[in-house]
Amino acid sequence: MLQKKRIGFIGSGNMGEALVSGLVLSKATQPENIFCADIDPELLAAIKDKYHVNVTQSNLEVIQQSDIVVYATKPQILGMVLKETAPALDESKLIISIAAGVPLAAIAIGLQKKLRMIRAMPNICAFVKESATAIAAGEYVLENDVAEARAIFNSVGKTVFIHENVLMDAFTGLSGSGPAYIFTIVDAMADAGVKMGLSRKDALFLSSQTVLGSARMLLESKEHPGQLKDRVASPGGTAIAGIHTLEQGGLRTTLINAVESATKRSRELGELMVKDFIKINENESNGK
Ligand SMILES: NC(=O)C1=CN([C@@H]2O[C@H](COP(=O)(O)OP(=O)(O)OC[C@H]3O[C@@H](n4cnc5c(N)ncnc54)[C@H](OP(=O)(O)O)[C@@H]3O)[C@@H](O)[C@H]2O)C=CC1
Ligand SMILES: O=C(O)[C@@H]1CCC=N1
Repeated sequence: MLQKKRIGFIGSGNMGEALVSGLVLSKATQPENIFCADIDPELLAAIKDKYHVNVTQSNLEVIQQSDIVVYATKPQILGMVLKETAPALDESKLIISIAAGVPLAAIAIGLQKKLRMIRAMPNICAFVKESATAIAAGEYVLENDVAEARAIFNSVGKTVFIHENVLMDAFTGLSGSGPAYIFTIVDAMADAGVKMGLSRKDALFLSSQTVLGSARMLLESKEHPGQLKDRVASPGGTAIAGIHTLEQGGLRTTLINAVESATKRSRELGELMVKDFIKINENESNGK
């Protein structure tokens, strides 16, 4: 479905590169159909070297070359980037924003145009084609737009289609930000292994492989995590002793609090960005 589509990235940092990596690895489209813009020429050179895609420091050039434009800059500068790029956009292009917190309605304010827009919240595991991505459609999308957006994100992992207003911030707090929680957990488990006398290399490998194996069992067995936990924890054994300590440390509450904080921060970012986009427009109409 994407073979003939030219896909452009405005911002090619952590998440932009993760998507490029996943798209190239999956062969969903050819590297010559991928266009990356960024302000950092060294980063662009490294991306060209690794993935053999087209790179340029000009956002406008990427938009001109692309059928699908993915906005992958930080939310805090999105208003400025939308203002710069809006003149090059029209209804012939599908626009995808992956900015945390920023509603499509705010992007419409930033662009001052009615365009075909999709909001997506992928995660960094797109690098290895294992993203969990939530996708929501804007008002003016055409029949095929959601299918194309899903094809992009399915090629770098798994997708769910949601209603933006209700749930996107929660997905941002859970699966968009989730890899950061898991990386922290793995780092801490590796520290624990080192404390117990393992080499750092073995400890890190074993904790990473343990997370990978546990995730695969959850997804493949379809058993409830509580049931799987019970299969590890023998009566009077080691795992239940460890779980007791986790519960004493409030692991479950801490993780719930973490997702709640990140969801609230996503909402807060959205509110801040709406104000920012309105201010940029007012300054422009006042000739500032
Ligand atoms: N990181 C993640 O795991 C996830 C991020 N996201 C979203 O993805 C977006 C990007 O995040 P992330 O990749 O982490 O951020 P990064 O800062 O890593 O990437 C953004 C890139 O855009 C570049 N940039 C800055 N200004 C401009 C400009 N005017 N034109 C073009 N490029 C510019 C930055 O350069 P420089 O660094 O030199 O400023 C940087 O290389 C955000 O909106 C974030 O909310 C969504 C899901 C997960
Ligand atoms: O921390 C952030 O704001 C971004 C969005 C989701 C994951 N990382």
